[in-house]
Amino acid sequence: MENKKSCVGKIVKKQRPVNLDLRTINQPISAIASILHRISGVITFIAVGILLWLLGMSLSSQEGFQHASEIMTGFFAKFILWGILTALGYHICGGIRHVLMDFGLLEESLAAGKASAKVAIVIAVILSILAGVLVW
Ligand code: HEM
Repeated sequence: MENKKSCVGKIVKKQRPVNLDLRTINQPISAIASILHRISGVITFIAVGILLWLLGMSLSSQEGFQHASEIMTGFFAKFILWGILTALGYHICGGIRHVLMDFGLLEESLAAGKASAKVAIVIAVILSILAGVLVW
């Protein structure tokens, strides 16, 4: 039976934000930098397996090296490698930003957080372009 005396649920519902659709909320640059750091960390984690598999194949024998070289000539493989390097580049930029903040070397303000997020993203884009030049 419903407890008619309790109005807790109704009050909480009224106070809650109406829109929780992440696609329509305008995210600040620091939030974008943060989620990109997590995504790039996960991609880098998966990449360790792919790169170790490729390294293992290339070191197994002369034929293995030839096979690994052939795999890396394909557009899809190059695209994956470029993606891995881009993710790693961003993760390192974002990681250095985090370390600087943790050591108190960056000012603890909203403006500094936004500015450092922008700098990390711009450097990562430059590194991504350089990675593309390296891969192709
Ligand atoms: C094989 C290499 C690496 C892998 C697989 C990796 C993966 C990850 C993952 C999955 C996270 C968790 C992200 C989250 O939960 O939001 C993380 C966090 C972090 N990574 Fe990496 N990472 C690697 C290399 C690096 C490097 C080279 C740096 C330094 C420049 C770095 C700095 C950080 C920092 C500072 C955090 C914590 C960020 C926070 O406090 O939110 N990582 N990493």
